[in-house]
Amino acid sequence: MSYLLPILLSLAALAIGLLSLLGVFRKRRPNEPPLDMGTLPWLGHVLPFRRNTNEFLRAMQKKHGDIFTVQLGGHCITFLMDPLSFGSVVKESKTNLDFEHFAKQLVATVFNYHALENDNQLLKILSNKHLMGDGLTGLSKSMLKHLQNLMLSKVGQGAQGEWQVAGLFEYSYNLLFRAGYLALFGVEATDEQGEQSAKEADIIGSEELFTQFRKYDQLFPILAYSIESPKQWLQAKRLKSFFWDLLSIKKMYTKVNISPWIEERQRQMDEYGVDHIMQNRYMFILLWASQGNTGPSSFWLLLFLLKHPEALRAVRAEVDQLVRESGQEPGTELNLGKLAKDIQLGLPTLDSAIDENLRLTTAPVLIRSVVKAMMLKMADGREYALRKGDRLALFPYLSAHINPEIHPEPGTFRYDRFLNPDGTKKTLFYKGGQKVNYYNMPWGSGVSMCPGRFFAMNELKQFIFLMLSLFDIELVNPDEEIPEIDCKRWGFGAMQPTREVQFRYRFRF
Ligand code: HEM
Repeated sequence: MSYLLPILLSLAALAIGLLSLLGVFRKRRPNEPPLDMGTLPWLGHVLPFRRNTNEFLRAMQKKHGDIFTVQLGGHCITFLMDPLSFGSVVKESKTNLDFEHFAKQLVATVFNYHALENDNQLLKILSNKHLMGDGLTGLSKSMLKHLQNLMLSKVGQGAQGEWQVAGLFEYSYNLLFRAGYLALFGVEATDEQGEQSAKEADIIGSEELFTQFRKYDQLFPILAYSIESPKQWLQAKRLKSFFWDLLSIKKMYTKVNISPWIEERQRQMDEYGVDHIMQNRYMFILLWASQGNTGPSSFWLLLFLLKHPEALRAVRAEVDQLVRESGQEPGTELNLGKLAKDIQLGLPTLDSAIDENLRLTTAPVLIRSVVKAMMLKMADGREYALRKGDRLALFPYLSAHINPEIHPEPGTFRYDRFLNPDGTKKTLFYKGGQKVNYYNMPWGSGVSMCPGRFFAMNELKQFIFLMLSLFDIELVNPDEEIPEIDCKRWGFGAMQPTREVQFRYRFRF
């Protein structure tokens, strides 16, 4: 009997260890936020969270208030839902709340990329240099040129005056993706076949890339949650190999007009001794980050404008005025010349319409790792203890974007919501009489704020500018409803629709 005792004790210790790993013993401690572990050990609430993040968090907020901790797939995550308190997360030092830890895990899971210690910092330096301010001018010109070329190539020959029918989501995403890719990752060099053949190779190559990208795009939420079936795992593997090869450094050396953002990043990686296999994988991450959101956003933007004639009229008037100021006539083929800069700096009504569009259709979950035990101070003075090893998350879509206390009639697209009567950008918003600093957060905030946001705004402006300058556009069914948001993508940036919407367009001239 005596020899059984140590075995039984070891088994009991093992069982306790396992149960504790499954979160069974976790209890709320004094000063901690309300704790809701869910009924399933380890999984906790992951199923309803994944089914519809927005509805799940709404229900939890109703039950627990503005801060609560839930168990999701082995992690305890505290959600802070009070937008007035976001500053204490966004501005908290990296030694308490860290963004990189989670981001590195995600890129390892989804892209098989193992990050360098200072990757984030290196990218930030280059993004500040090449995706903002003066550094953006060259890239914007290139983007505008590619957008126009692709738009014209889509219409084809001899089709002037004829209506073309297309799916708005496919059309917009395809254009933004391909033009963005060519502007950032470069174009084929002209060989003995001449310039025309290089241009055609870019048109065909970027189309194929988009087709494959959409397949990965559809798998992305499944891969991020690591819930892919063996078949999906194999498909993702095949697709990754395709992108790693197509974006490989070897192939990059054969391209020209690569943007300095990409080119310098590649040189940096060489200097840090990163091997080409990892560099190829990193290039796919940059393609993903730069092209996965702008296309879907452009779809919603054009759809909202088409559904709101007063908004379309106001934006069209602004676009036409800009064209006239450049010495040209609206409704004629445009010499783009210095228009790239004018589009970037002008068009405040369109700026507001874009902010409004992003408010309604961009819904990232922003995550930080709690590096050491700390107290989180809320705007109303309450303080909550956070445990080391947990995560802290914000979901600004529910807390701020569609909060009726901040944005009246939050479900309605109001193109001038972010515009002051004098035409300047409106930045003053209130909740219960208090000024809200975080009233619209499509780009995230703080250390992890999207470094491509100025370029992305510009891409969206160029898209609308060209569509309205070049074409008459209308919905095939004028009574078309705005499609629902695809619930599976809550938390992943720009949302996608559950179905396609048909539209038609023809040259204005
Ligand atoms: C409408 C378009 C876009 C939206 C809504 C968007 C939104 C976001 C969001 C929410 C994040 C994560 C923030 C966080 O986790 O805290 C992010 C990260 C990022 N975005 Fe964007 N983005 C857009 C376009 C772009 C473009 C055009 C580029 C590049 C040219 C870009 C490059 C990046 C990169 C590199 C990161 C990762 C930053 C890091 O790890 O520190 N994005 N973006």
